[in-house]
Amino acid sequence: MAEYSIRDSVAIIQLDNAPVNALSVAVRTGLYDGIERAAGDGSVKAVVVCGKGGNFCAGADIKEFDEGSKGPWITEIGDFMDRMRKPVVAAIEGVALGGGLEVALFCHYRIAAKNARVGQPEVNIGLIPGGGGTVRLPRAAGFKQALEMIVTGNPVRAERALKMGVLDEVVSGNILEAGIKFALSKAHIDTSLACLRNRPVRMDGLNIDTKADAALAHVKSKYKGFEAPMFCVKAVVNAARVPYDDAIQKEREYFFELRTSGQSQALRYAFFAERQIARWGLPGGGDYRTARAIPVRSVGVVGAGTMGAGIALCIITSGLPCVLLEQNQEFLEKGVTSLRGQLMGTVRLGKMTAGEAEVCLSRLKPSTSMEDLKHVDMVIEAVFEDLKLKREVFERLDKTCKPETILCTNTSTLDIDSVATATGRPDKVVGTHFFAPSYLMKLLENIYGSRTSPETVATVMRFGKTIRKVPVLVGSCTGFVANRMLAPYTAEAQFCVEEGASPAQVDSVLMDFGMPMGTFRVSDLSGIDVSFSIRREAARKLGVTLTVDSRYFRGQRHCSLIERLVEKGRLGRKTGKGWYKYEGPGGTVPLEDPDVLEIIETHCRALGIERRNVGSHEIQERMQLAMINEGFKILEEGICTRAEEIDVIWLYGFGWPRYLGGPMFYASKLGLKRVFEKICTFHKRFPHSQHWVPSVLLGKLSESGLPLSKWGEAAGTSRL
Ligand SMILES: CCCCCCCCCCCCC[C@H](O)CC(=O)SCCNC(=O)CCNC(=O)[C@H](O)C(C)(C)COP(=O)(O)OP(=O)(O)OC[C@H]1O[C@@H](n2cnc3c(N)ncnc32)[C@H](O)[C@@H]1OP(=O)(O)O
Ligand SMILES: NC(=O)c1ccc[n+]([C@@H]2O[C@H](COP(=O)([O-])OP(=O)(O)OC[C@H]3O[C@@H](n4cnc5c(N)ncnc54)[C@H](O)[C@@H]3O)[C@@H](O)[C@H]2O)c1
Repeated sequence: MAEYSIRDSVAIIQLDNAPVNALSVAVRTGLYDGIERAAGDGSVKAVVVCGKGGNFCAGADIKEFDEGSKGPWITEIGDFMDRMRKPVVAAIEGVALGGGLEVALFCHYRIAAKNARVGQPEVNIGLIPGGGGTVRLPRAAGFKQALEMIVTGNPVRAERALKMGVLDEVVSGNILEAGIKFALSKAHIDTSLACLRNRPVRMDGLNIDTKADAALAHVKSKYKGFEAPMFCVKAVVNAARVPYDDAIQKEREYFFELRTSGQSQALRYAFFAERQIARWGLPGGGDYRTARAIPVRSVGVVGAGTMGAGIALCIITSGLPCVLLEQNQEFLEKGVTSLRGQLMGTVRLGKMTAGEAEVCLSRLKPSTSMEDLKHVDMVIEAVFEDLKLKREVFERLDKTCKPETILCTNTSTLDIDSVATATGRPDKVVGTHFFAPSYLMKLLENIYGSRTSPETVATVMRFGKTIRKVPVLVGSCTGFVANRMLAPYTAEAQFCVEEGASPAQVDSVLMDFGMPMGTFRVSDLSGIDVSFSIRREAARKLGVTLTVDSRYFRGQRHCSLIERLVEKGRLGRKTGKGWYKYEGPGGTVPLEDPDVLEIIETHCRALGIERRNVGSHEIQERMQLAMINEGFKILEEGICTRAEEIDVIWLYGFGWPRYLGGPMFYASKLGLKRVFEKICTFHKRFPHSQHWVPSVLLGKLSESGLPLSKWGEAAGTSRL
């Protein structure tokens, strides 16, 4: 709704829809009624539109997009304001985003508090501004700057918006008082002079024809696969070419076309999924509503290798002090050099100044003495993936650190309890699984053990946000969620290669789908020997040796091409050859290698595998459905609380195309019944792959016709 009041002959319309005053039907109706009332009230000289609770308005209520909506459209309210002879002033604090900024652009004047941010982020949810933003922002900020704001969706701060011409004044102190004062000072000025409708689009010397083509080409390559950025360009270009009302009409057509598109639905789903993941719960009770995080003022990292150095860098660049511990001086120096190198990389990219980098480094305390961890609030262990070693480290940490310290492990495979039981504080032990490269990858998979306390979980969830990661809580199981789902995905890629596809064909199928990299390129990048060691270690634990002369391992289909490549010294990029070959020292461009194809064919002949033409559609289906089936098993086992957690893991851990929502959302769009039937078909065709055993939950959903959002009903469980 919108509250109406009058002070000093100024009508005040306060948008009121906590927490961000989204433009629900009630808010739009309240705004329209308020404007009408002020226009008709002879005692009112001017109008101030403001927001309640610290924000102006975050735009349309995104939840209403799926419902359809009644109530006035923003441009209807705007058209009324355009005809008003009393000045309307937007008094902005907090955010004015999307439809919120559009409301402000319909006002005759805009003033803002120093803390304010304004922007048109619609593109992030697969839309264009639909309330006049593509038509009015270029009239205020000029074509170039408006286009940038609309295409990137990035908000700008008040001071910059003032320079751009979006704002008329930036004020300190009470925004409403300033708004009233400003409005009264404009009460005698002809409002038509301040009306953006009456101004042309500011081109600042640019030629619209050449600029339009260049902008389209740039956006097409930069936002590969995304539809909305192209529509943003088309709408802004159109606004520069045609009269105001025609441009508004075209904008609305584009907006409605995009609103029902698959991409916008997926991006809106992703928007809410990212917020849902904060609502965690533990099977034994305790959740985000009741658990209190303990303050983390300092952190220790044990192990300064590939992961530890990057984790320490995340910590010091977030403003927290960090003790980085190694087993000896040599490894410590190596780790610090790596950390420095990564930090200087960010300076070279212009993301930080050299001075800021030095400040970050001053927060780092390299050490070889565990005593230095005595007083830290949290420790993240990142030593070798060896249970015996990790237990020793945890036993020592337990003895050295203060009793409140939370002990985290960055293990990628070990059960959290197996580490926690080495300590006398299993309630304070938790998994914090970073992804490589740990400084850059946004996902933080937090894993609770059977005795991890709600406070410990609350602490690592908050810590994840502090270090600018996306923390998702999951239960403990082999591979946790990310790697557990990755296993059948990569297994199917290798089976497809055995059956006749080439690594390059598989990779191009994945990249055409929208993944940032194909699985074989990733394998070459991270090192084939890494997967080799993990497999050998897993086999060793089972007391068996992996062989290359069988298609099966313990009754399960198994592909030993990795072993064949390692035998030939093809370890990936670092040796200049792996699944691909790379030319020159440090070569990064993957080239198809006839030698690899020969290795594959020899391997298949030896095992009696008949090769055939494996189509792109089959590759995509097998890789994705195998992984999706695993996702449903994860849900039915209660490892995750909701499908959104799995989707966010794939968005931030593996770069799943955001415009497809995530694998679980994607499955729901394909149709759960269809997905289940396909998986059953693959199960019949490939009986020796455990990952094709259909998920019971998926079967129930398929049978009941319930949507993915109701999976808890089908499973008969709900933790939150
Ligand atoms: C027949 C057709 C029907 C069409 C519907 C009718 C619409 C009519 C409107 C007229 C046309 C408008 C056209 C306009 O151009 C389109 C838009 O405005 S689209 C929306 C654009 N705005 C955004 O994308 C803003 C998104 N929000 C944010 O960026 C951030 O939330 C924030 C505002 C910067 C705040 O960030 P934080 O402080 O970190 O807080 P959270 O992000 O956790 O948010 C808190 C809480 O608020 C919910 N929320 C935020 N924004 C919206 C929103 N626009 N609509 C609904 N809900 C919103 C968010 O989900 C959180 O709640 P939770 O999910 O945790 O319950
Ligand atoms: N590399 C990855 O892609 C990746 C991704 C996610 C998780 N992980 C996990 O992160 C952990 C570390 O992996 P990594 O790749 O960084 O390994 P790494 O071999 O690069 O680094 C491990 C470091 O730990 C140090 N170390 C060993 N014992 C120590 C001790 N007692 N005290 C202090 N330091 C000690 C070693 O000297 C080495 O520098 C493992 O558990 C691994 O499974 C790795």
